Amino acid sequence: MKEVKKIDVAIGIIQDTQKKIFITQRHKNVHFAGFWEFPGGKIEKNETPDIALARELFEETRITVRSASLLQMKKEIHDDLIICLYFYLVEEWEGEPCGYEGQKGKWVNKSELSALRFPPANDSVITTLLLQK
Ligand SMILES: Nc1nc2c([nH]c(=O)n2[C@@H]2O[C@H](COP(=O)(O)OP(=O)(O)OP(=O)(O)O)[C@@H](O)[C@H]2O)c(=O)[nH]1
Ligand SMILES: [Mg+2]
Repeated sequence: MKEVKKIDVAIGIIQDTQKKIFITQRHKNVHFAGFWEFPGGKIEKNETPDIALARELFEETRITVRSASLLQMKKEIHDDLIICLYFYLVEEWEGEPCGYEGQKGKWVNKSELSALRFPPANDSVITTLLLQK
């Protein structure tokens, strides 16, 4: 029987009081190269999703998360791989986010999200964001 691999990913939607969101661009030579994404990454063994979120956002954008709430979960089932994405809304943090690993980063209005290229797994969370006030 084929072995099924499972990856859990913690993702932060960093939203300021003006409802602007900080996004980063994926590096060349990786899966979905050049696509925009919300900062985040794989949850390690023995980590909870929110601990992984804080670690990834510090590593990738240098912010310290003060408060985050789970907005949506998305499970993607591929042939022999299950990817589970935990999308958090991050509205309180310390520091000014940047693309600390050399990735391009920018603040965008929510309404701009649908015109940018994100991985298809982000479609439903982007719809949720657009429906929020
Ligand atoms: N960070 C992030 N990953 C996403 C998003 N949407 C989405 O499908 N993913 C997928 O989640 C998976 C893991 O994310 P990642 O590549 O950021 O993982 P990571 O930071 O741990 O990278 P690394 O393995 O190079 O250390 C990738 O397959 C990526 O395509 C998103 O908005 N943000
Ligand atoms: Mg990452």
